[in-house]
Amino acid sequence: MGNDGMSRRGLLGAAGAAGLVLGGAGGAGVAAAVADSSGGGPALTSLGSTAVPFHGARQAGITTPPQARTVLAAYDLEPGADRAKTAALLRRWSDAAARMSRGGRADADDQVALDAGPSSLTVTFAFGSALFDKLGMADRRPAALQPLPAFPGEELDAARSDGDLLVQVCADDALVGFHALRTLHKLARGTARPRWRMAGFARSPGATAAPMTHRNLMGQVDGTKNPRPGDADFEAKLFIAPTADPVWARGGSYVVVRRIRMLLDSWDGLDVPAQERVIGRRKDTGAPLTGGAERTEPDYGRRNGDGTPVIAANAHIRVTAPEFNRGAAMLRRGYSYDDGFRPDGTADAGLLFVAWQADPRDGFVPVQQKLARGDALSPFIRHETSGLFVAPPGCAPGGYVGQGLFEG
Ligand SMILES: C=CC1=C(C)c2cc3[nH]c(cc4nc(cc5[nH]c(cc1n2)c(C)c5CCC(=O)O)C(CCC(=O)O)=C4C)c(C)c3C=C
Ligand SMILES: [Fe+2]
Repeated sequence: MGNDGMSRRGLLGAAGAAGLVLGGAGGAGVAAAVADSSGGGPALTSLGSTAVPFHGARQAGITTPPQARTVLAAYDLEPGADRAKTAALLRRWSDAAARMSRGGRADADDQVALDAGPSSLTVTFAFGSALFDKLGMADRRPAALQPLPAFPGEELDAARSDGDLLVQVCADDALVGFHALRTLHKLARGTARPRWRMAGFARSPGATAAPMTHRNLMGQVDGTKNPRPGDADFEAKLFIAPTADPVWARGGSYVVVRRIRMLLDSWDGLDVPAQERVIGRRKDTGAPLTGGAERTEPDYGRRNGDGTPVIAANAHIRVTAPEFNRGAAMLRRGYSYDDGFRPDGTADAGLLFVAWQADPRDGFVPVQQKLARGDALSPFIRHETSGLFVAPPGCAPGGYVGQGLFEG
């Protein structure tokens, strides 16, 4: 293992010169930008030098404002991996993630990200249901971590679904993200082997005149009605309750990962008004079809002159809104993906849907059941992969993610 003191570009040595503290989304999302005063070259931009702390009560990468890139990877335990080996892997992974998140080096030889700062790197770890069986810990599996039910219309690829361990790497720089996952990958050898990997992207910081809500590959403003840190029940919607069982999972969160291909040629065949009726929002501003701006509340009761609802009965926002789903809510933190062309020449592109919630039985599951039954968007998308994982709470320096499960 390398020496954390050998930080990239002397970045950590300059931590005392920290200037800017960016407003994060929740405890783990507070990021600090540090200036390079090593004299070894021009200072990093604030983009490169921004660091998101790995340690904390919550894991980073959940409420952290989305970075420009993600790499999601699932691993399965090797046949001989027992509890001790798995716990040791999580300690190695946590140590490496903490170092890299600070801009330090987690390995001696890999210089892929040598010139870059931490670039808001976050690494988030989560466990799949099968891990508990393989380790003889079925009695410690949370009741909510059941395989997701089959949904009408999905065409799932089992090889790219599920997994014992999920690693979510996010960063504002693709090289930093690659290096982080490559480092974790090497540390897994002998204990876990890769099952699947998916890469995604969002808008790069600075690409728009002002920060704005993400736009997906269908061109829609996507993410408007996510739970927000200021909401009274923000924590309760996202994080496992402090009274829930098992104790080790308290303060953690469940994440649903679905690779959803967009049928872009069919979508492009609709004119813009028709596309807007599918969602229930304007394509240019993201405002609801009942008027106002992006953040204006939709008026679901408003009707056209002919008596039909302005926001159609099967419009995506009406079908998914918490007010029509017994309050079911989730934090959607997805990324676009572009994997080239399919054999028939159509785009292999869409949404890496990543949704965090306190309990999938009150979040993703009922909403997806309803969507699959009659959503106007469903004819234009295909769910191709699926996974449900539980992310343990965060850890303090010296500890590791999942310690409560293995040592509690
Ligand atoms: C099961 C949950 C959901 C899936 C799957 C899903 C897929 C999906 N969504 C879009 C585009 C948009 N979704 C929007 C809102 C929205 N979507 C969900 C849930 C799922 N979406 C929720 C809970 C909401 C918020 C509802 C509300 O309270 O109004 C929007 C509107 C803008 C926004 O609020 O984000 C868009 C656009 C795509 C393209 C997609 C699959 C590829
Ligand atoms: Fe949606």
